[in-house]
Amino acid sequence: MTEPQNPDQTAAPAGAARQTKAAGRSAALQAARPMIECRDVHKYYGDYHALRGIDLTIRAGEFFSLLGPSGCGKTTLLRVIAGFEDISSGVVLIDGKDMAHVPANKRPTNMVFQSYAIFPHLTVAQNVAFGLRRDPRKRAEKDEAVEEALAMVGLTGYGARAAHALSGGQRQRVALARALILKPEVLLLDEPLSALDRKMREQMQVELIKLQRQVGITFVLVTHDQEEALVMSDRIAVMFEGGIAQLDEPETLYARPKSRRVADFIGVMNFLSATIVEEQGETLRVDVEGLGEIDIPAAQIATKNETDSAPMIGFRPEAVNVFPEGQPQNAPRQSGGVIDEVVYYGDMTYYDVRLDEEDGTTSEPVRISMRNVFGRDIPDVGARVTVGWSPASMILFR
Ligand SMILES: Nc1ncnc2c1ncn2[C@@H]1O[C@H](COP(=O)(O)OP(=O)(O)OP(=O)(O)O)[C@@H](O)[C@H]1O
Repeated sequence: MTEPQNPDQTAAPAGAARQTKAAGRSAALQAARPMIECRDVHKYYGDYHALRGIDLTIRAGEFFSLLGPSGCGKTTLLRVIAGFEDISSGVVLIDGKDMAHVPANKRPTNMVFQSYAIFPHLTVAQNVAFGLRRDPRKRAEKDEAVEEALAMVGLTGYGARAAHALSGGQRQRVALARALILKPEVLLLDEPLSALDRKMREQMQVELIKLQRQVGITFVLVTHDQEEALVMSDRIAVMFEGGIAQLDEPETLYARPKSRRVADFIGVMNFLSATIVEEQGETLRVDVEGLGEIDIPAAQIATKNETDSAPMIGFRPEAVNVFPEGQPQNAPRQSGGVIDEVVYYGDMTYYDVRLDEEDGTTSEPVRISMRNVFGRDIPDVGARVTVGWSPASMILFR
């Protein structure tokens, strides 16, 4: 017998993940039938209001993520969908059917947990077959189903192995195979990768995307890891305190956060205080510390600014460039500043820059990221620099 390939080492690098986003996928998903619908779902644990009016529709075949900080209610929502928790009010529909009196084991869902929950004293095949223990099919048919499920997760040839001898990544694959063998309509994944080290997690992210595309069923993932959600999901619901703050595709969430809190939670965003100078129809003219006056069109205005009542301008670290002072650069607008901190990451460098203000003071440091290029000098702390930027990459939080 040939030694099976180690599936931990066959995955593509995580960077390839976004490439699996097939053209037209988002339009196809929009046309797909609703698989999970929550209508004004509330959940109380005693006096504690854990879900506060959840409204969402997850479409058939979608890879959907619930993202938010610890305690925001994402696991509660997943358990509500699975039928492990009753709701206090509202409606949950799965594939068009009201789930009010449908117990967990009668729902077309299956759950994969953070802890692998596999039986170490059983073989890989026995673990996977566990999902079929109530299945009336003949042994040979079940063995075939086990082989099929193992092939799906890249574990062909691993059936006879003892489960305790597997790596973390392989155990999670066994847990996935055990869930998939039941052919659920919806797979619910509660932080399935959080116990893995970073490299393995990135590999498994790509594997999970491929698997989801291959089997075509709806995946609902709970994660507190924004990068994981951005890489894997067709759409993401960002949750805070039992409510959905924004539900969008990853690109929209990152480029057009609707509130300052979402912007803060997803990646890094710089904030500079702004004063509204003039309203010209839909466009606002603002005066921004360190940047001067900018015209902001309606599309770049976020209406919610929960953490501060004063208007703020936000931009991503990669939306601006930093160069040694006097070096010509190709940017619509330029501001002067001084380097406060340099953080070197190999492929890129983060610069914290204080921007010059008209009154001779400087702004709070803003974080700017630049991809490193061989032969280009990295300015030192204290160096005078020119920051090149464009009004098009600025968002106003009112
Ligand atoms: N069985 C329970 N009884 C009482 N309170 C609960 C129960 N389960 C969860 N909670 C509370 O409800 C809130 C939401 O919990 P939930 O587990 O859904 O959060 P989460 O976003 O998944 O967080 P984490 O990532 O830490 O698991 C928390 O404040 C939690 O303490």
